[in-house]
Amino acid sequence: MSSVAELLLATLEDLLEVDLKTFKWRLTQDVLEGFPHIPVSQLENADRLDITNTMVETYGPEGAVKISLEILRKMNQNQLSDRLKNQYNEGETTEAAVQDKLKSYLKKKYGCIYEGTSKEGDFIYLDQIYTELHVIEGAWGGVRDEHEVIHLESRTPATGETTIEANNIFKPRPDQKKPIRTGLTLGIAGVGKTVSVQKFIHDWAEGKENQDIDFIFPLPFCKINSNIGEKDCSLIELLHQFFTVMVPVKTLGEGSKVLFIFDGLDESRLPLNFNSKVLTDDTKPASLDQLITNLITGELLPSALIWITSRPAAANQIPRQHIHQWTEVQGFNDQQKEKYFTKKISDKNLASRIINHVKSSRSLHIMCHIPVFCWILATVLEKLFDEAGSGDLPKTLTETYLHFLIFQTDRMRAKGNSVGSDNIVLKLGELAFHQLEKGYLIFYEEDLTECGIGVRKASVYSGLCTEIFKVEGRTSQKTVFSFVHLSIQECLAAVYVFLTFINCNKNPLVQQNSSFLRKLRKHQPMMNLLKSAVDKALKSKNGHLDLFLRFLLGLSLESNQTLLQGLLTQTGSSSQTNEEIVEYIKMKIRKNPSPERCINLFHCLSELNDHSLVKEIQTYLSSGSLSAAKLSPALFSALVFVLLTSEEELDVFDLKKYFRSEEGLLRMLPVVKASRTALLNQCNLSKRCCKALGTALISSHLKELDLSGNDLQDLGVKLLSAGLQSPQCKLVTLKLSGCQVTEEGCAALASALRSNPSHLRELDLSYNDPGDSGVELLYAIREDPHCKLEKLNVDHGRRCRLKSGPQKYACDLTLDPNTAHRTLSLSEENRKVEWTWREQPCSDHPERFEDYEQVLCREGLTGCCYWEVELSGRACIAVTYIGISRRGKGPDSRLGANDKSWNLNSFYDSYSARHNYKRTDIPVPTSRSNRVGVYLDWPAGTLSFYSVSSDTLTHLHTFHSTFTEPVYPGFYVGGDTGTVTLCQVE
Ligand SMILES: Nc1ncnc2c1ncn2[C@@H]1O[C@H](COP(=O)(O)OP(=O)(O)OP(=O)(O)O)[C@@H](O)[C@H]1O
Repeated sequence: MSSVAELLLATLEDLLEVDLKTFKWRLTQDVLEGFPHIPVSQLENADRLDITNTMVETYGPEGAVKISLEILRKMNQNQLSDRLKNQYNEGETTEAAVQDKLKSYLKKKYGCIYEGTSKEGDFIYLDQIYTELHVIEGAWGGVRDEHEVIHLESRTPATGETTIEANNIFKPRPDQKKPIRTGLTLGIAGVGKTVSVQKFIHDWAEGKENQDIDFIFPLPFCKINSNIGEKDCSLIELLHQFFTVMVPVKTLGEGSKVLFIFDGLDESRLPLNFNSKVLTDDTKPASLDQLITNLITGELLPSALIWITSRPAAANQIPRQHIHQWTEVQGFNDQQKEKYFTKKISDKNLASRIINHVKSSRSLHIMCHIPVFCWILATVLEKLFDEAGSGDLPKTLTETYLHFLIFQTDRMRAKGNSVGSDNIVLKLGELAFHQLEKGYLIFYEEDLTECGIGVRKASVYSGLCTEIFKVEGRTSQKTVFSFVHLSIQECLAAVYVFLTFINCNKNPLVQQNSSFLRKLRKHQPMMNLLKSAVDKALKSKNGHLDLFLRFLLGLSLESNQTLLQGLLTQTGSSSQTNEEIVEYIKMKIRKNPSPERCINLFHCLSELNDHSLVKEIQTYLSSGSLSAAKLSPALFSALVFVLLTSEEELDVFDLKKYFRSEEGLLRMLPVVKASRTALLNQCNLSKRCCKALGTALISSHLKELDLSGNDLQDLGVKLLSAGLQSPQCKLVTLKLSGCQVTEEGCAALASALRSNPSHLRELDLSYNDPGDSGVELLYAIREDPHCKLEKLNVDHGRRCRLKSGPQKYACDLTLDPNTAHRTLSLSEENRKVEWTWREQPCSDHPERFEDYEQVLCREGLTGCCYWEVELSGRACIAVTYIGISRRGKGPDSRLGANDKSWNLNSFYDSYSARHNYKRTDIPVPTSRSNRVGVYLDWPAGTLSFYSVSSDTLTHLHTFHSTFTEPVYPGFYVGGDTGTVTLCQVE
């Protein structure tokens, strides 16, 4: 079947030259209402093919046919006109024709973005403003399924994640084993999910991308919500309702490749019951919920592709087994932020001033990774830079949005609309709040009227609230409204709640008190309002009040209230209220709500400028409430965002206070980069993270990096050295103690220091196995006059340092005969002690244990140390401060019975641990062995005991303490058969 263009061309070819001239002339006139004429210049030298193309481009395929028919009618070319009409009607029902029509409909619909700012009803071409976004492919967190593991493997080691272009979401990848049917894209509010979807659709409709897909059906949740409660319909009827061009299609069947896009799951009001009745026929009526869930599960149209987007808090409405691919829109990276401002602001000079301003404020710069914030900020700064002496520029989320509201109300005022007495901000706020409470983002004329807003005036508010589309529901034709962006609705709702409370002493968040009760409780404290908002937001399942809460708390700060002057009759907060609400939020965090809710509460603390925020996050994470593996990339981004925008100094970043994992480190790299000292020691890191760390060394201000106690090996050190060798790396101290480094790693470090000799002053390579040649290489570098290296530590180098786990810290111990009780006999060069019946001939020594059968080692230990002992009979293994008493039968001189010593008691087939007389019984492991390993991490304050059998360590017990002086290993060796032997660990 011919395309529309072919039909038109065939018609024009049948016109005589003289008739063609008339046809052309008619095209330059107003032929049909609603269709523009074509300028004469465009048709001057046009041949038949040019005319065809120009008509299709100007009017679209359908319009071009309409115009042609009209002109032919006027020219009395009835035969040609009938033929075109018949052929067109025949062809209209073919799949190609329907696809053409769908494409031209979507091209028009998705080609523009509504920004409603500078001019009324301002639509901007998508291509004019669209800036590439950072989208990653990643896991959802929690238990990983087989599919996710595949993706994890494909992650680049540099960032731990794979970047993906939105247009490629459904394109097969080289490592992919199964086709991707259902994709879920997560992202925080305003990060660009809808715009990504829009770009995907537009590029398809323009014929640029994903042309293997035959039909795309965008069904945003906010739009299909309006069908809830209507009578059952089939999937095909639903499509006919939303896409009238689909009417000729009676079923989709299996023949064509179809993509359904469900944008904004967080806006869904459907119950989404995945156990609903199975539906396999697209012509069979069912409830809306059934249609959607069966599409997602693949019961209905199994070969259709499904793309869902959601804010993270609402994503768990879909069971994970139905999702084949997770992606996350992370917003703009640093270059993309600049690109956005350059594209958005036409005045290049102003754009670069704005970019410089954004770069000068850490929190603004970080927040600009969210596109909607960039847009609001660009609008606000454009205006403020324009006004001479504009005063302080906004720095926080609430401040920026309030400036935006003020800017919009000023615009309304300028148009002669009353903003004060008739208070439009309050009216719009009321509308925003009532709709948000119900979870509605789209509303009708009657909703506006209810809040005292006349529809006629709606265009006046086009910067804030806008009419967006007309056809709605299958039974009604209604005008539908929404706010320009959901975040603006959330901000206006908060302003309304706040103003109503301050000006009228009413709390819209709780059931209305009767006016009598209200009078009785005049002047309720602000704290009541804020508490009720926190409680209500925490109760929401999909987090629909999260951003609203942040705005409301932001408004409780006096500094932000000054921006609302003119709307407020008094200010409404005191520093006491702030302290109280901060404490209330912290109490809620400790009650351990879901990670999503919790991170929003951190955001709230940040909005309240709370200075203990970082500590609060550390306490929350180190309590083990949340492991790095359970936190989704989206939540990690949110956490990093909170940390980076916090008011607190991030000078020292200690990973142990958050997580001890590689996943944790890779996700928190932006925080590492923002710090001067990064303590990453003993965090279970491997060579996998070294490439990313090497890159971070070049692009950060890090001065000290401690990676001690991680099994990085030579390969890890080489990857790290790649960053170290760059002159941009300004690292002063590098600690790689106990990292399994050999001569090869030392050579890489030496070569890096030769390339970049002027910064590093301290290098700790103790507890590795550098060998003589490795040590020589590094000493030779230190002798180089250009090299600034002052402190080089290669102590305790041994082969056993290449082991993983605590055994790498093996140390040599010897018993001190001067401390041994008289019944203890030492042998094997003071490495063995046994109990004897007969007292040993020995001198009186002040350090000798007089009353308990105990002995100490000579070595006082600090740092990380590991030793093993072979026990038989009754014996205890302990560590003690040197000051333990040596006389008397009391607890002061008994190992484990006082606050100076910690011990593990081994008594035939039982174990117990004791410190300061507190006893913990320890279950005996199934593979009981007489060998016990002891690992002391003195700086971290841990002392661990293990049962050792054929090189395998089974954990018995760990003491947690704060050691304040060196500790000495010691033993109790009891009656009859007690023996302890210090073993060689290699
Ligand atoms: N890639 C982009 N290029 C330019 N501007 C963008 C881009 N992405 C988003 N924006 C701007 O940010 C605004 C918000 O983006 P969008 O609606 O896509 O966010 P969202 O993630 O869907 O948010 P929500 O979860 O709140 O619905 C857009 O209206 C647009 O002004």
